Amino acid sequence: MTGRATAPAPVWGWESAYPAPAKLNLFLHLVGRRADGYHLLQTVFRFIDRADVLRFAPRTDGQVVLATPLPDVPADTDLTVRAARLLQVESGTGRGVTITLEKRLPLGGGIGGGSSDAATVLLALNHLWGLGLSRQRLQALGLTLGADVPVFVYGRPAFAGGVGEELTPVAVPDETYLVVESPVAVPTPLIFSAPELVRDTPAIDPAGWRPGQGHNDLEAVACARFPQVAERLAWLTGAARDHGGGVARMTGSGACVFAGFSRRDAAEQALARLPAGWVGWVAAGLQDHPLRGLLAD
Ligand SMILES: C[C@@](CO)(OP(=O)(O)O)[C@H](O)COP(=O)(O)OP(=O)(O)OC[C@H]1O[C@@H](n2ccc(N)nc2=O)[C@H](O)[C@@H]1O
Ligand SMILES: Nc1ncnc2c1ncn2[C@@H]1O[C@H](COP(=O)(O)OP(=O)(O)O)[C@@H](O)[C@H]1O
Repeated sequence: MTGRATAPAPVWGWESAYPAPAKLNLFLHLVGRRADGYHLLQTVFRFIDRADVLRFAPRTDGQVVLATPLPDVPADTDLTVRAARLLQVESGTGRGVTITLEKRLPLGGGIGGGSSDAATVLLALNHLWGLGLSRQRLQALGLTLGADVPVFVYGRPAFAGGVGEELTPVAVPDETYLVVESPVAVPTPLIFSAPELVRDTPAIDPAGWRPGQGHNDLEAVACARFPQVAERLAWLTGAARDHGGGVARMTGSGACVFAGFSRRDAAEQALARLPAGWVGWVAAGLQDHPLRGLLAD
């Protein structure tokens, strides 16, 4: 027989390490506002291969315990704990779990770390507790935790409308990204509530979107309020231009900025020029969420 051997599908058990990958918003337009104040947006989400890592151990006492609480986030409000408790209520299961979270993604970075952690808990515990909830049901549950959670359950690069929950598949290139963190956590509600925010960008046809198209309406506000973000965006704009990369943009409501490169070595050369004391890294764009295979549909 000829052809490439396919890698065996991973077996996900209690002993496995479950990734929660970061997302980038390749563009983000605000196209209106709902009656409850939430913003209607259009964005393209894609996952990258930089991730938090979660581990799970079964408990027979029905408790949900986070063994590794984050500084400044009370365990009861951590999105991992909230996701596990939501699944308990939804399914009526008496099972419990101890969660261990290895945090690698910056908080308030616009790369969806908390939302991705929550989605990984929904996907992993649905599987480990044998609950049999559908992807669609898990997406709906995820939306009650945050606007960014459904796309991580959906598990594919997506063009999103609504508040980020109306998802359609989209083709994205195999690219490598140089991501630069900022030494600030940008509070999402602060940016969305800014009076100067542009909220009336004309909607585009999802089928007509092409990689590189669009901008981030939240960028100007975040850069004005957080000069560290503006400084990093300006640096990345120059570094990407010098090394053959694409346009530098902010992701989500900040504080991370990113630029895409068709060649990984070019992204690494740009990273090598990062000013001393700054934090940046190179990550590959993913076509699928690594846990997508946990559900059949
Ligand atoms: C901007 C985006 C883009 O992907 O990402 P992040 O920068 O947070 O990663 C998201 O829309 C963020 O989603 P998420 O972080 O889940 O936000 P949520 O917890 O649901 O909302 C936080 C607050 O932001 C405001 N908000 C959020 C989403 C939205 N479409 N309109 C809003 O006005 C609301 O004031 C809300 O109370
Ligand atoms: N497991 C978690 N990881 C990160 N943040 C969390 C988590 N649980 C709750 N949070 C809260 O959610 C906020 C937003 O976190 P995060 O999703 O990382 O940023 P962003 O929405 O900018 O991508 C944090 O500042 C923190 O207060």
